[in-house]
Amino acid sequence: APAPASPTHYTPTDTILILGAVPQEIPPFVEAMTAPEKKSLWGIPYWEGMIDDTPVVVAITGIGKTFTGMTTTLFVAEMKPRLVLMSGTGARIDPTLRTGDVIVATVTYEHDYGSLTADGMVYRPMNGPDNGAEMENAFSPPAELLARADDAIAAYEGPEVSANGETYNVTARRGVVASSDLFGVTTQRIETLRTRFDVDIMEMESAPLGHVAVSLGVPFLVIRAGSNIAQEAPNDDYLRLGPIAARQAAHFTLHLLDYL
Ligand SMILES: C[C@H]1O[C@@H](n2cnc3c(N)ncnc32)[C@H](O)[C@@H]1O
Repeated sequence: APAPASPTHYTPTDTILILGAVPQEIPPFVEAMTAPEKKSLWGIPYWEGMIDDTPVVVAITGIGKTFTGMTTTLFVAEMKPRLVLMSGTGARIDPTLRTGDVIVATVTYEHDYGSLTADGMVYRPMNGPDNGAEMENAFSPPAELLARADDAIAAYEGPEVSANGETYNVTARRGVVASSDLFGVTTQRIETLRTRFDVDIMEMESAPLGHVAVSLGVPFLVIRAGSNIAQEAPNDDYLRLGPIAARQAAHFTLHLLDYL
């Protein structure tokens, strides 16, 4: 289901809430702010200020579903943003994506909700807090915001990046993002992500953000740049390529702000 184009349960402020998952995903936003003020909410640090004419709040969710659900809900309830953006990195499932190439998610899936059998995952709808009501495991931004993202994509001149022995200009396009609390995954799961969900990028926070946003009626967009190729043990490749991806995701997101 898509999130609504404007918030369902509150009158929005002009603020855009920008979330990263880990510290390296947010410095470009804080650096783009005029006179950022560092504050804290329930012990979670955040930065408040303006990027051009847009009031923004920037915060780090922490890694994974629980931290993302917690931080997103807390900041949405407190700041009443008109929109939530999530900028970050993810493992490349589509092998034609290069490090730093940007995906704007048209849909996000939680790929670890269901039963793990000897034959792989068996997926089912999710049961929500309203008397167990079923919810489809597919969380999309509103079409209106995806249309603005298309305009930003069309006008984007991707910076030059050197990674994995190549130098190239990064690209941005629409795509599919799947999340779970798994950092590394087996080749069997990577195949499931390709064949069942047509996934471009796999990471750990975007579907949880989508899940919160669709459930609570909050407009959102997800921006993810590819880091390493998806694998069982991403540690070294993630450490090497994650910083490049984090910077490219933020660079596109700052460009996108002009269209929102
Ligand atoms: C480790 C942090 O970066 C993202 N991320 C970046 N690369 C990967 C990968 N290879 N596998 C899973 N998550 C990844 C996650 O979303 C998390 O926030």
